[in-house]
Amino acid sequence: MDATLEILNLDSLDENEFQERTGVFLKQWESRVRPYIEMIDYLRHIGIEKDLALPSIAVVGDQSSGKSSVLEALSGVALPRGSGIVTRCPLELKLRKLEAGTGWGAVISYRDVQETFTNPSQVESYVRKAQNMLAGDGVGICDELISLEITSPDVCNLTLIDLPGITRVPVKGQPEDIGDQIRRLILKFIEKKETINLVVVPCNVDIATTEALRMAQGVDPHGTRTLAILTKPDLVDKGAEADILQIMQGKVVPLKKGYIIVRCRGQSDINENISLAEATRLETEFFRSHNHFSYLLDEERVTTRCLANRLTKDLVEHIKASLPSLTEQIQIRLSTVRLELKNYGQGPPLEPGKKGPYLSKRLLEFSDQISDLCRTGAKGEGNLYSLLRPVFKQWECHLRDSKTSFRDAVTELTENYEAYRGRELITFSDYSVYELLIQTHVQALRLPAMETLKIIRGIVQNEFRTMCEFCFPNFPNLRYKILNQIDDIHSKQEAKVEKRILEYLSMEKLVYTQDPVFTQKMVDFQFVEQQQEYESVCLDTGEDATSPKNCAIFDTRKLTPEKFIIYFEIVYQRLADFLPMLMLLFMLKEAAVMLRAESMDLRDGADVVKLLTEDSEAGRKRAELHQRMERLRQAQERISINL
Ligand SMILES: Nc1nc2c(ncn2[C@@H]2O[C@H](COP(=O)(O)OP(=O)(O)OP(=O)(O)O)[C@@H](O)[C@H]2O)c(=O)[nH]1
Repeated sequence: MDATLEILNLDSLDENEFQERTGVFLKQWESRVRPYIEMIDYLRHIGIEKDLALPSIAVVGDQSSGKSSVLEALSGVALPRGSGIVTRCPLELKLRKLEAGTGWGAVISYRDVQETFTNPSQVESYVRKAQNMLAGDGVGICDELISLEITSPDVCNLTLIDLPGITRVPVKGQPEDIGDQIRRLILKFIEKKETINLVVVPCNVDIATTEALRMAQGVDPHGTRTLAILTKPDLVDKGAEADILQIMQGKVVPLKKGYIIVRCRGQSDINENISLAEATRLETEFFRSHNHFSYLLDEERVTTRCLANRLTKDLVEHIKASLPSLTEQIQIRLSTVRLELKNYGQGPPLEPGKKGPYLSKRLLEFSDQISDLCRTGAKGEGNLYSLLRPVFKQWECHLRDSKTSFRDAVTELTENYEAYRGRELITFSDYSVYELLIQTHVQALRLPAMETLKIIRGIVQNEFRTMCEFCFPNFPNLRYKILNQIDDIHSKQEAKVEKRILEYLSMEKLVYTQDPVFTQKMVDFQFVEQQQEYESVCLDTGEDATSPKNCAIFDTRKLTPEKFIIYFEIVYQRLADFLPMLMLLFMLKEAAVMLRAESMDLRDGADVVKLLTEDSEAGRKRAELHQRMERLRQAQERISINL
């Protein structure tokens, strides 16, 4: 056994010797114990218990067996106690010894609550409040942990978990299966091989029938991690002391770690306002003067002080023994995490310095995709141009309809020319009547043109958005920024196109084309056909097709209604091409260039960390795995110091 961990028989020393020996002893004790306790504290602090079980001590016992009284004696603070169910949630009691002269302090934590207080008499009310919040007012239980850390020069370095007492018969307000609920909760703690099970059994009951001991034996058949505490020795019936000694010798239920008897404050002590310090003195006195148990004092098998030393020693030994297995478990978990991370793919780098370049790379990839989309139209499924073409076709249909209605209007006008005729001489048509007709028809195209623009914007914007979702599926903040940029750019571009369309329609209302274009149009269209037809008619009738009279209709200098129909063909062709080209240029090509510039601006001065925050299940899982890996790595590093 480690010499510095030997338990001293302090009760046999006089006052001075006691002071001197305890001082030296405690220093040596502390220097040996503290690093292990601190290591476990550190591991607990970094949350390693989410990955593996840590060595700890769980206090179990039947209801009212005296668990809280034992903890109270060990910690020097009053915990909730009394008859009926008192402990209703697992309570992790962390005792941390401070230098002499420092004050008493406590921190209680549960769910997202954390409260600090400095008055030991408030412990009971804080624990009750926590239990009421977690398990509700009344007699229910809950398996959420309450953590109570006590720092004081008067406590030992220990962490213990107090568990609800085992009960068989539900009391009023408890569910029928309360016994099973409690047993399941206890089992969760005591079945871990990293846990030392502290089984509290009152001396005045039949130990062989104690459920808590039976449960501990079930999970630790060889009794290597079970230490039994016999409480209430003052309530042992006269003549039954010998039975207790039999138990202490392991003759009833053999346990490798054995038994310790403690005498805590009974209800009458509390009623008489006996303090915890006084109770400790009375306890030693009780055993010293006991007819049957006094020799156990010399053997260090009775009193709370002896229990504290024993527990610390056991815990430290237990921690030391667990180190190789902890290291092994960490290694196994680390390789599992690495494998899982590989399966979840590469996310953004964790190192702050690498985040900026990563963002640039992703933005560049995105704008390349947008450029490709504009150039080839190729998208995930299908092609962007196959979506745009029907819309432009629809625009062309509007133009065609307009052409037909224009032709009808010209015919109607020509047939009823007398009604429209002004002061012009016969055979001369009024140009302005026909010009107005063209202008009216051009003006009527404004609405379908704007509708076409809206649809085109919708399609292109939707494709840009889809590309953004595709490129940044896990980055909601980045997506939000870029989607806003897309919306802004398309709004600006739509306004530009709208302005140009209006300008263009105004230009068309000028009713103008270069003569050669018009002449060419006339030749291209029906005039050649008509002239041939006319010539053949003239041939049949013997008329001279080339005489000035008969040539009038083909004379480009003469104003005839047919020529307006030909002219509208030019308008039709110009608008049929120009508007789609305008929309493609501004809504697609130029918008892509603008988006590239604006999205790349996000690299500069933007909150890169925020932009690269992930939201998807994979991202969440990946972040969790990275945290886990970091935790395991830190744990491994810390454990290697103590190995
Ligand atoms: N006489 C005497 N009474 C004791 C001793 N230890 C505990 N008690 C009393 O036994 C009763 C139950 O003690 P608790 O510490 O509340 O028991 P518990 O096991 O924590 O109770 P639950 O959490 O409800 O299961 C209390 O009234 C204590 O004062 C002892 O050594 N002697």
